[in-house]
Amino acid sequence: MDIEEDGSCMQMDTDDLITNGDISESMGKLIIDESSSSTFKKKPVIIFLVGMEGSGKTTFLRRLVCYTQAWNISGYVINLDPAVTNLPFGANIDIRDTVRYKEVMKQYNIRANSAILTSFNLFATKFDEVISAIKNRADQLDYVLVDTPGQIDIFTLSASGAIITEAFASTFPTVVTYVVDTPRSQSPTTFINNMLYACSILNKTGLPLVLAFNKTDVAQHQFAFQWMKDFEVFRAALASENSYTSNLTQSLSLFLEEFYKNLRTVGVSAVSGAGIDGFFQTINASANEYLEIYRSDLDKGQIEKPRLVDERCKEYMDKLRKEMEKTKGDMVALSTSLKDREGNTMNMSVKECVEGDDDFFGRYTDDEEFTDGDEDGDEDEALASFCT
Ligand SMILES: Nc1nc2c(ncn2[C@@H]2O[C@H](COP(=O)(O)OP(=O)(O)OP(=O)(O)O)[C@@H](O)[C@H]2O)c(=O)[nH]1
Repeated sequence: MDIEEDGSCMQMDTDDLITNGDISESMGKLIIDESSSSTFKKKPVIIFLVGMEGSGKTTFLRRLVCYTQAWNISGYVINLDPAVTNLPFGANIDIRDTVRYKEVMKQYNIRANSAILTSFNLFATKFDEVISAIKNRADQLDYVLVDTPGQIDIFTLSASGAIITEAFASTFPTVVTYVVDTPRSQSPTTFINNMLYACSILNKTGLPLVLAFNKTDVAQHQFAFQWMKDFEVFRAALASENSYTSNLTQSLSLFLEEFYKNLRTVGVSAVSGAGIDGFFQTINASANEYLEIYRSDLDKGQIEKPRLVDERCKEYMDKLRKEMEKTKGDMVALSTSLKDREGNTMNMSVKECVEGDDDFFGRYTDDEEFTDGDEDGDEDEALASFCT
């Protein structure tokens, strides 16, 4: 089935081009007014998975999906990575149903990373629809699991990443999980690079942060806990690395001591399933922290209400426009059709959040051919075998 002829949800269509004005309108919808505190929901808990490329975010998310299914916990899955070719779980909302980054690349003759960023920006302009879809189901959901782009900066440093994070954080308890590749982090320099990233995310979002040391089936994580607890142990490990940046790494570790003190950490294996119970306990504790600290500060006005502040929103819009101009994507657009996936983690109605004309549902496979939803059966089988 050819998506271009079919006219289905993922098609890039010049009739659907949106202008900056349209973006503003869409962004305007994201502005939560003074009465918004009444729209705040205590559940579901939003779990953002971020981390370096290859740290295992997608595999970990799949493990979490298996866990929620096994324990009858109601989860909802969102994929925000426009470039992922093969998603090993069914996403209820998938950015790829809204925008094809390869089309953006072709149409605007831009490189892959720019196209991914542009696609992400475009999706952010429609994020109010995602928030509404989840709000409508809030009573039935416990967790929303969000996979983010492999290129960590696209999510953590872009204006759209901030828009998406804040849209969630002003409506639901929200926790960021930074997934660490434990075997790789056995190198003190790689470890510190990860900690710096995690620290900057904490600094930027102000949200509770959980460090999930993944791949513990390959390397246990206790060394990392030791390094965070005792600088001398870290220094000894660094001495054996003999790196020309070791003085800097050493200073950075000292600098991070305060950050380590306020962190929640857990060791997990996305492959074996080890540590997942502990992970959810940590998430629940972090969600309570969100309610006790972040939310109450927000309500008391001690921290800036993200979308109550016109200026801040305007600043985002300007940044977003600049990014889109840079990537020549300021006039790109798409027909959105955020679709729930029937028969996946939730048996929800597709209709409510579909802005489209039919029940058509499709997927890009590895070879970029569009297929209909018939592979769901296979996916369920694969999921079942993975979950054992
Ligand atoms: N041994 C082991 N391998 C894992 C684990 N989690 C992920 N992997 C492997 O690590 C590789 C990367 O995993 P992904 O889930 O694709 O990582 P990602 O962070 O989503 O990757 P990007 O989307 O590129 O950022 C794959 O080969 C996985 O099979 C784990 O817990 N143990």
